[in-house]
This record gives sequence, C-alpha cells and structure tokens, in this order.
Amino acid sequence: MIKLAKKYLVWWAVVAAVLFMVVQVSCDLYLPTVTSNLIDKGVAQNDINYIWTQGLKMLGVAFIGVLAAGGNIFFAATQSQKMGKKIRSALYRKIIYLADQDLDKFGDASLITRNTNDVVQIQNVMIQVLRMMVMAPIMLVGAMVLAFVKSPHLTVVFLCALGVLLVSVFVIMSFAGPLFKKLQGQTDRLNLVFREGLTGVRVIRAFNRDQYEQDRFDKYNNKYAKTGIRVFMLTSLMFPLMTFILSGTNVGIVWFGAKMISTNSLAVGNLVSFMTYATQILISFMMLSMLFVFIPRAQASASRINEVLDVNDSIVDADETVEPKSDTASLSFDHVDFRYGDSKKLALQDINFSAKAGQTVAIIGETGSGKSSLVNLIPRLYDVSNGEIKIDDTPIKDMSQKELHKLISITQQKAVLFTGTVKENMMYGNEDATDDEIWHALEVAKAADFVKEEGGLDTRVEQNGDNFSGGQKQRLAIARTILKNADVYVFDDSFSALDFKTDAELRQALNKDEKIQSAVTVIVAQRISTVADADVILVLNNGKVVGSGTHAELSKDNPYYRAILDSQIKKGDDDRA
Ligand SMILES: Nc1ncnc2c1ncn2[C@@H]1O[C@H](COP(=O)(O)OP(=O)(O)OP(=O)(O)O)[C@@H](O)[C@H]1O
Repeated sequence: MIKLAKKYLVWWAVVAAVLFMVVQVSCDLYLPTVTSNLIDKGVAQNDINYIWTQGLKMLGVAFIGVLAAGGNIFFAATQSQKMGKKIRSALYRKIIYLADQDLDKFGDASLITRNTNDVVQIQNVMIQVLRMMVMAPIMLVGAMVLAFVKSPHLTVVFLCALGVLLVSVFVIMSFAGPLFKKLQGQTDRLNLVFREGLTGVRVIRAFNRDQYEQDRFDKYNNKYAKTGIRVFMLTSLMFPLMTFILSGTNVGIVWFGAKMISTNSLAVGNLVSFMTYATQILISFMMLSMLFVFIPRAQASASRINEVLDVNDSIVDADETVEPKSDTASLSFDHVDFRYGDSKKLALQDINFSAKAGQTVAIIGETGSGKSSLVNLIPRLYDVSNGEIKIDDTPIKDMSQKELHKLISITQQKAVLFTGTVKENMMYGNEDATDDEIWHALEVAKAADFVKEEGGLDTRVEQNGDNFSGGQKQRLAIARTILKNADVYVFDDSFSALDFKTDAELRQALNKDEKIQSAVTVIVAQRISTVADADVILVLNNGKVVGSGTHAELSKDNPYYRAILDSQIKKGDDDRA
C-alpha cells in the first residue's frame, strides 16, 4: 500500500492534512485544561470575569479545532478519493494495453473486483490513515502526559482500564481479523457466481437449471452472510464494551478522585479534566486497534492491484521500430509456430502462406483447429513462438504496435459493440469518416437497411448491442471493419451469424469494394460457401496446414476439405458444389 500511496498521493496535500490534524488534536487536548481552570479558578472562587474570559477562550479553541478538522477532512477525503480515481485509471490503462496472454492470467471477474472492491478498500483505509493514524498517537501520548501532570496517582486507574481494554480488543480482533480476510475471499466468490449467472442467464433458463443456480448462489450468499454477521457482531461489541470500560474508569476516577479532593490533594476541575483525558486515551487506543485490522485488509487489496499494475507486458515494441517498407499491401506467415503460455502442445505448427493486395486468404477447419489463434497473431494479440509474420514486407515485430494496428482492421468472432450511437460505433473504425463513408460501409456490410429502419446513424446501441440481433451485430461490426482504411482486413468467423443469402451478398459487395480490393483479406469460416471464392484456402487440422489451394483444387484431392464439403453437401449447406 505504501508503494501505491507514494505513487498516487500528493505529498504537500498529505503534509497539509497532517498539520491540520495536529492543530485539531492540540485544541482537543487543551480544552480539558481550560475546563479545569474554569471550574477551579472561576466557579470555585466565583470570579465572573475569569469565567467569561475562560468561556470565550474555550469557544475560540473549540472553533479553531472545528476549522482544523474541516481542513484535515478536506485533504484526507480529496486525497483518498483522488488516489482511488488514479488507481482505477491506471488499472484500466494497463488492462487496455496488456496483451491477451497476460490478461488470461487474471480472468475478467477478478479484474473487475480488483478495479472496484479492492480500490474501495484502499480508499476507505487511506481516509482513516490520514485522520485516525495521525490523530490517535498524538492524542494518546498527549492525553497521557497531561493526565499524568494533573495527577500521577489517578493515572494508575486508567492504566488498569487501558490494560482491560487492551485484552478485550486483542481478543475481539484476533477473532475478527481472520474473519475480515475470509469475507474478502467470499466477496470474490460471490461476485464470480453472480457474474456467471448474469452472463449465462439464457442458458440457465433453457436448461431449466434455475433452481440449481439459485441454490449455488444461495450457498455462497449464506456463507458470506454468516461470516458478515460474525464480523459485525464482534466489531459492534467493541462500542458497548468501550462504553462499559469507560464508565467503569470514570467511576474509579470519581471514587479515588473524591477521596483525594476530601484530603485537598486534587482540585475538582482537575478531576473533570482527568476524566476527559481518560476518555480521549481510551478512544485513541480503540481507533488504533481498529486501524490495525483494516490496514492488513487493505494491504491484501493493494497486493492484488499491484499484481496487475506490475505485470510485465510480454508484447513490447522493439527498441528501434521501423516504418512499413512497402506501399503495397501484403501479408506473409513464414514457418510460424505458436503455443499458449506454458502449454506443452503447439496450437499452431509451421504455418506458411503469403498473399498480395487484392487477394483473399480463407482459413477453414474444424472447431479447435487453430483458426482464431492464427488470426490473433496478425495484430500481435499473442506473439509467435517461432517464425515470422510480415505485413507490407516488414516483420510485424519491427514495427511499433500503434503502426501495426493502423495497418489492420479486424472483426472478431464475437461481435463487440459499445454503448452509444451507431455512428459512434462506426467511427471506432475511422474517426474522420463522413456520413457518406459510413453509409457506404453499412451498404457493403448489408447493414444499411435495418439501420435506416431503426432511425439512422443516431440510433442508440444498448449495452453489448443487445437491441440488435446476432446477425445485425455482426453486420455492424463488419461495417466498422470496412470503414477503416487498412492494408489487411481480417474477418474471424464473422459471417457465421449471417443467413446464407446475406453472407453471399456481403461477400459479393466486398469483392466489388475498391478499398478492400487494394488490401489483403483474411476470412476465417466454417462454411465452404463462405470460403469458396478465396484465392487461397488453408485447411487447418490440429494446428497444422493440411491443405492449401483453391476450392476447385482442394475439392478434387484434399481428404480434409472433401470431408467438410461432404458433410455440408449432405446438410445442403454448400451452394456451389
Ligand atoms: N487463451 C487460450 N489459452 C490456452 N489455450 C487456448 C486459448 N485459446 C485457444 N486455446 C486452444 O488452442 C486451440 C485452438 O483454438 P482456436 O480458438 O484457435 O480454434 P478455432 O479453430 O478458432 O476454433 P473455433 O472454430 O471453435 O473458434 C484449442 O485447442 C484451444 O483449446
């Protein structure tokens, strides 16, 4: 947590918060002495003038205390909230730029919990640190010294009370501390199950698993609630216990104090101030003990945040990057091998092909054969394990990732749309696009008709594009890809959600589009009809290219291609064979 504090707190604001707190505590410590004087010199001797001056002094000191508290709260609150804001922003920036292979290590649910719950834990503790952590030790030491000065004998009473409090807090915290940690783990688990249920709600209903999922959620919810009840009962016990110990202390102080007053060894005012100091000491002690429970909890959150912030991006730019060598679009894979993380098995093995401007490379193969893995290597979502990929005759590793991403336009297997308007979503592809260019891309992607029907470019896109059908979302994502000026267009299984007629029309429109025809197009597909027009079709099996050629060549003598073809003819899927 210190590391995060050093990085995200503004030092002068922290100093200001501390200084304000010192003033506030000094006022709080001085007030009982003024009260004591007021009673012993003013009330006891019936000195009205003294009562007035001391009374005004008391109000003045209290007012300064309030101002100082306001100053401290201002800096503590703004610093802790700003620290949270900066951490969330840094986490988001890191996640956006981090390679997929690095993100895979954490998982979505955990990253969300880290960016929300964990940051809140740190924020909450930071405000307490900037207030109580400063206040409590000064108050504790100051009140002890002042109380001792007032009456060394009576100090023994609250030293005994302090001992009782120390034991009580220790017992409570030794139970509550581990429970707090347990609660944090259970929050993670609860969020995970809730998120899974939320994303899989349709599957749950379709399989009639509502009760099963409800029971699963209830199981974790009950565990969380049980721990929560124990934690809050234990910590709530602190306050009545504290009141009891304080009352006991006061009774003790009054008991012994009264005896000392009767022997004239203690003034009444001193007794009153002594009782206030005892309260201040016990409260400070309790605040410190609470902090020692909350800090380890926030420390666990800080470690989880640092884990993400400190992860080394495994995909980095070369020290000296180069510009693409050629103005003409081209793409080549040269003996490319690829494996995921530490996996023993190669996901792709010895992939070789090249394509020039105007050519289409299609990749076909059964589920899990490595099609998406292959196209994910083009924008460097993952790095090759061996071999080299070149775009425009330049190794992609030698270019900056920014430059590389400018050259590529991609539609992922699962269409991703952002909340906003259709136009805003389209402009992700090209910020400078005119309305005419957007409509042209929508026409090519066969999306113009339904966008017009829905209300044009300003039509709202809901979260996840939920107000559009699967096929419509795909077409919008394809339009966005086409709108971008790129040298390599990648469509990763993007036509699968389209009906056969739209699929055929869309590919025809793509073949006629000038921009697409001056670039290389890579199409991943499951259907023969989608890939049949391609200049070269790569057949993938188990991560290896087991066939390469045109539709006519492969349908003649490639057993893998023929097997796919036959299976689709039987289903009546292939419109060309
Ligand atoms: N993030 C990942 N981490 C580890 N292994 C992965 C990861 N993604 C895919 N794989 C593995 O790599 C292999 C190829 O997967 P890939 O997604 O490239 O296949 P695919 O041909 O695109 O499949 P589909 O047609 O179902 O989309 C599979 O065995 C899969 O289990």
